[in-house]
Amino acid sequence: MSDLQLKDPSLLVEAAYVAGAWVEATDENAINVTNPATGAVIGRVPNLGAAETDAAIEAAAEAMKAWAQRTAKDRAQVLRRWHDLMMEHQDDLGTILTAEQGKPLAEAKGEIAYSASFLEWFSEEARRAYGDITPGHAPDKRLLTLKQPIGVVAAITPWNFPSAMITRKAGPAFAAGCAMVLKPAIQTPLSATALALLGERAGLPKGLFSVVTGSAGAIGGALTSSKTVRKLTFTGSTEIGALLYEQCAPTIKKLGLELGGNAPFIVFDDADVDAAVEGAVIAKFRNNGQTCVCANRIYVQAGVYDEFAEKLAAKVATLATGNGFDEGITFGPLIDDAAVAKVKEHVEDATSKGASVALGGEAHDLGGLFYQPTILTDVTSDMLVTIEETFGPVAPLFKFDKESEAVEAANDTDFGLASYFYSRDLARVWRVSEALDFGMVGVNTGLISTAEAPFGGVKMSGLGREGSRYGLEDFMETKYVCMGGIDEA
Ligand SMILES: NC(=O)c1ccc[n+]([C@@H]2O[C@H](COP(=O)([O-])OP(=O)(O)OC[C@H]3O[C@@H](n4cnc5c(N)ncnc54)[C@H](O)[C@@H]3O)[C@@H](O)[C@H]2O)c1
Ligand SMILES: O=C[C@H](O)CS(=O)(=O)O
Repeated sequence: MSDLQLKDPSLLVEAAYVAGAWVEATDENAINVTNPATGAVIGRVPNLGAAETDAAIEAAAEAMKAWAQRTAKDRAQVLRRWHDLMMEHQDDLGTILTAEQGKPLAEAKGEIAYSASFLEWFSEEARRAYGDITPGHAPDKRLLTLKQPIGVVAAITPWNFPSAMITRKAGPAFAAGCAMVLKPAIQTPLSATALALLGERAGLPKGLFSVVTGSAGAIGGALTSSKTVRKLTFTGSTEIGALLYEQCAPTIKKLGLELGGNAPFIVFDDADVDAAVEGAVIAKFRNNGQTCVCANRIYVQAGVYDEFAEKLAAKVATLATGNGFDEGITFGPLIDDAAVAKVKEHVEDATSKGASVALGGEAHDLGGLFYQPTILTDVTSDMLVTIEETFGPVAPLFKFDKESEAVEAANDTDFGLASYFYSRDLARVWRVSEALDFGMVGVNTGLISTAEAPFGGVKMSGLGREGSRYGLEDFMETKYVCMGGIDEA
């Protein structure tokens, strides 16, 4: 159906992957996948539900028995092969990702490398799930601590990073010896099915990994109510995360929640303003503002406010909006009409309450899901852009005088995922890094995400960490073995 120019057309998999079998869409149950830049249908997947999810869970439990018994080195080699296949097919995977999500092709290929890096990282971490032998409390006792895979894992992922949000979970899950049943976002399922195909080619045993496409409520209900599923790992909005948290309570699942954000970006008088502008462009406008760690509020100290605002507007004005497959495009479309409506609402609310438009401020001339990159000045704390996650290309600038004022404003949110600030005062860097109530702090940088670091938030931004040496722990249980009777007969 699709006219995507792929070197390996088999990577466009218009099918779900359930219990080791490919389940193609029929005309009766097909869900079309559309390109947000053009509205064109690029493929379709089946609308599956609870029955297929239950079959996937059962197959996962069975496949995990042998997988968990394989050596960590053996599991690591499969993950490494999966990484290598992703990088071998980086161009095609990037093309599929741009077609279904909209981000510019270079950015999509960058996500594929980022996504593959989690498989590489956890292929190495797999062999370091160390236990302990603790000096006993009695002569005849030896105290052992074992790390074992938690069991069948359910994963639910968002549309904004259709590949990386999957491998950030699949990497540690399979490294630990678990099995996984994934429900990808229905807007971007083809990145997920391509990943499953490459996982199968890399040697993941049939049934260990399923990708169930279709009804979020039905699939989610089956995943959260199953006693066989021992962990739910979810990336998405705080609203849905809270719902799933509640649904998991009756079966006492371990939870990993990567939720919404409202990141502050603070520029102090002592900052390198040019570096801060560069960092703000990345932190605010990456993926057209559709990342959970995007700068949502930009606080600039009075001494550099005008310089920063002018330089930011001048820089953003040089960047182009359009179809992610076209040359020289920095900003793609938003994902859907609701996203455009939210951006419009935030801009109109801000200007109605006194904000000024320094750049953009309207739907793009291209129409459809395109919106002008926008910079607002004279923003105040009563505006929606301060309180809610905009999830679009809107940079609201706030002016402040004192350090304490900026930190207090930055922390005045229910969210606590990412935060950023620019300063060249070492004492201030320590004070502000410690005072910001967020899971992650970027100091003099607007790009912090990497497989080596613990990614996650506090407050209503979620639970747990993904990536880093901490990420494997979230997919393991700690077992205590008390060895007795060791004293001499
Ligand atoms: N913290 C992070 O790492 C991170 C990363 C990316 C996105 N996000 C957040 O995700 C949001 C945007 O992504 P989104 O629009 O896809 O979020 P979303 O919560 O609407 O959807 C996320 C996933 O949940 C599924 N879902 C929706 N309702 C469900 C239900 N009742 N039962 C089961 N599954 C259900 C969706 O189909 C999708 O697969 C933003 O708030 C963003 O901040 C967070
Ligand atoms: O949307 C948030 C993702 O986690 C993107 S990234 O990890 O910051 O690239």
